[in-house]
Amino acid sequence: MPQLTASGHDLSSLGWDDSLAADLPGGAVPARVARVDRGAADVITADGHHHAQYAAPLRRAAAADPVALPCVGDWAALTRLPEGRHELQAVLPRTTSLVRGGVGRDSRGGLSGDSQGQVLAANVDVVFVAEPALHATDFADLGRVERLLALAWESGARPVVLITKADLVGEHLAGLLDDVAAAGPGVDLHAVCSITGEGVEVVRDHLAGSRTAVILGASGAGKSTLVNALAGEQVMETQQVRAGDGRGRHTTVHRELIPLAGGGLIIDTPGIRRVGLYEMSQGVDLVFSDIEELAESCRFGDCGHQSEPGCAVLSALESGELPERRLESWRKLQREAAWMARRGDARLRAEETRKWKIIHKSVRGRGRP
Ligand SMILES: Nc1nc2c(ncn2[C@@H]2O[C@H](COP(=O)(O)OP(=O)(O)OP(=O)(O)O)[C@@H](O)[C@H]2O)c(=O)[nH]1
Ligand SMILES: [Zn+2]
Repeated sequence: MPQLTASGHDLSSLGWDDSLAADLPGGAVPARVARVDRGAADVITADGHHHAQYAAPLRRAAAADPVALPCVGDWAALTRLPEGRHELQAVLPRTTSLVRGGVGRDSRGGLSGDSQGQVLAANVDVVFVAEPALHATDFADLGRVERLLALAWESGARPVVLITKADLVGEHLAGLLDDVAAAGPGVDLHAVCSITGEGVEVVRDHLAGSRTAVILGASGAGKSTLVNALAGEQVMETQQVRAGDGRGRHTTVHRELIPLAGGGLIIDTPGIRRVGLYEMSQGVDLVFSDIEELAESCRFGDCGHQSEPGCAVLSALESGELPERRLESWRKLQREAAWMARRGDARLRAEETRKWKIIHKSVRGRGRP
């Protein structure tokens, strides 16, 4: 655990909302989950920090549905046992949850989504998508920003893009910010340099009113360095400056909720190597609202934007208004989201097929002497 500047917190400074009180079982106090580790959690309550095991009802709920497991940012019901130990009885309903799909390999060895979702953080108000201006020798990866923005929108929290390490690109920064802004229409965008402190106060403004933010991004994006800059002290370990390719090495291994002395809370996360989409209702559409808007002007209501006459998307592509990269990225994420949506059905179908195979086999078996 990092050293915290205050040992006790009033509940509202931890992000507590009185409307949650109705879901709190009698005899329990509200506790915010700061970190989860092998079936136990570090929590923060009005009277300080505690380590808590999971009570039997919580373990049963989690066995039935892993999404019921406590995750960082959760509000949970904490009880103190007579012998002094603490237990979490239940997780209170989440106001927002950031969920990623797993990434597995399909039967042909290709990467595919996994229907097991993983809750990365709960009850966050803001999702910071941290993308370095320069990562090794590459400029900011717009595709990664779009992917993380889809997850961020889908969480119900407000997405904000942070271009970190802004000091590394010199006069290219302005052009880079234009490109990133076009990749996230309607999303606040800030350039930050955690070393000089430039832009850090603007980031802090998003946490005013005891809001909770989570920070997502690749390993080496500078997430922990920014968290330390916000905290005004070293609360997270960061990567040592090193020679070589400068790519990340995954210094942060736990997701962790950190209350900031100046107000607000931030969840640092380990670098994301590949993140799959989980079930999307609006996430992808919101990231590509510019294309969705164009599509409304297509001649045909069901235009596939492939070669149809009067396609507004293709003409924007031709005029250069819409970059080809972005159209491809939209198609890719849409395919992935559609695949995730069908995935549940596909599992059911697989069950059905298996059942019929068994029935056929037994029918055939009976027919033989
Ligand atoms: N030039 C420059 N370097 C930075 C800046 N912010 C962070 N760095 C450096 O980038 C490297 C990675 O920073 P971290 O904060 O450890 O990155 P991280 O995203 O937390 O990485 P993981 O914990 O592996 O996910 C460190 O060597 C930092 O010193 C910045 O604004 N400018
Ligand atoms: Zn079209």
